[in-house]
Amino acid sequence: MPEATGPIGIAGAGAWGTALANAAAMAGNDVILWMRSPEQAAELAGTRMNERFLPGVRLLDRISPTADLGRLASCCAVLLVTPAQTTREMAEALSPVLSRKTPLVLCAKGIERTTGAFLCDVVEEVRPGAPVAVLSGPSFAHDVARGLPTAVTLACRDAALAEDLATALSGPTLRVYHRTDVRGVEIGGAAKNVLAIACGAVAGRGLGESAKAALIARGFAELLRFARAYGGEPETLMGLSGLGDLVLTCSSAQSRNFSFGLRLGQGASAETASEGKLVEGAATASALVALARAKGVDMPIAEAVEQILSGAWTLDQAVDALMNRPIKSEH
Ligand SMILES: NC(=O)c1ccc[n+]([C@@H]2O[C@H](COP(=O)([O-])OP(=O)(O)OC[C@H]3O[C@@H](n4cnc5c(N)ncnc54)[C@H](O)[C@@H]3O)[C@@H](O)[C@H]2O)c1
Ligand SMILES: O=P(O)(O)OC[C@H](O)CO
Repeated sequence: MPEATGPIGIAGAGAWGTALANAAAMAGNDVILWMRSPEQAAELAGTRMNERFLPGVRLLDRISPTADLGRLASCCAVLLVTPAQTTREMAEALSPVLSRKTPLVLCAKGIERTTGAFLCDVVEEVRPGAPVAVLSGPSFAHDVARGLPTAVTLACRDAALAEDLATALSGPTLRVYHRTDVRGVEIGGAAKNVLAIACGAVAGRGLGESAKAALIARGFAELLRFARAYGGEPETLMGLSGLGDLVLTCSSAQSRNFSFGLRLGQGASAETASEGKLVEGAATASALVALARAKGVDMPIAEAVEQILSGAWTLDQAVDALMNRPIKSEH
């Protein structure tokens, strides 16, 4: 990395930002953890706990919480860990603070809803020519924060930088693989959230384990088709950031996307099913479906999620639609 001696910066102190701060500290880095609320920063500095977003986890000593964005200027790399739909405003806020050489590592999973832009493209628009990377893969914040073994993928077009960043963030319990296929990695993270909503709905409606397995397999087929159409490499999608994250998110109520779908399946409305939590798949579904349609990619499960969320279909109508499609060859 250009200034390898600086601390790692983390912008966003929600569940994932806090867990990554601990992981980066455990990997031997000093960490500056930025959050927008000065009150929260003071509380984290005093109690060393983030009770609102990651209860029960103690911040390691090498982490300095702050609400001063300017503190990130000294960092050798900054991880952006705020919700996907805030990527543009955060990149714009960080742009005057960071050197053009400082890599920004995107850790959110989604597609910009208002423009249909992939998050890396949003950042490249705001910081043309500055290095951008994506960190994604099967990882619940609580698992990472508790030091449970976890493996993720970091992608950057600059292969050497991808390796340096992966090495800097890897520690005793977090293993970071590296790739250059930025598009494939970001598509895996964004699309699996939409598919996980469908899986949760299947579980909530009591449609059985067989239906859930079918949905994961057919969801993966959609993911692969979409990634191919948008320049992602199939091997990437078969790895941690594609299949790995799809399986995790589709099989655990720890996932907010799965739980949101679960509550939809149990009869909650799209408005109440999030229970105030961040559900990235709900924010990304319409953009994903629009991008798929634009390239003629068949994504019936993602379409069904979008139709349910927009109120056009009930869950039963979605199941009927999926089960009564014309019979076709599997691949
Ligand atoms: N939680 C996980 O297990 C996990 C794992 C991998 C990836 N992710 C991804 O990380 C991203 C963040 O998820 P999270 O779990 O940390 O969410 P979270 O809801 O726990 O935290 C979001 C954080 O962003 C802050 N925030 C919200 N809007 C903001 C804005 N406009 N400007 C600045 N800060 C803002 C909030 O105050 C909060 O600190 C998501 O895209 C998610 O998909 C989460
Ligand atoms: O809680 P979710 O559904 O946002 O999933 C968290 C992570 O993306 C799992 O890898």
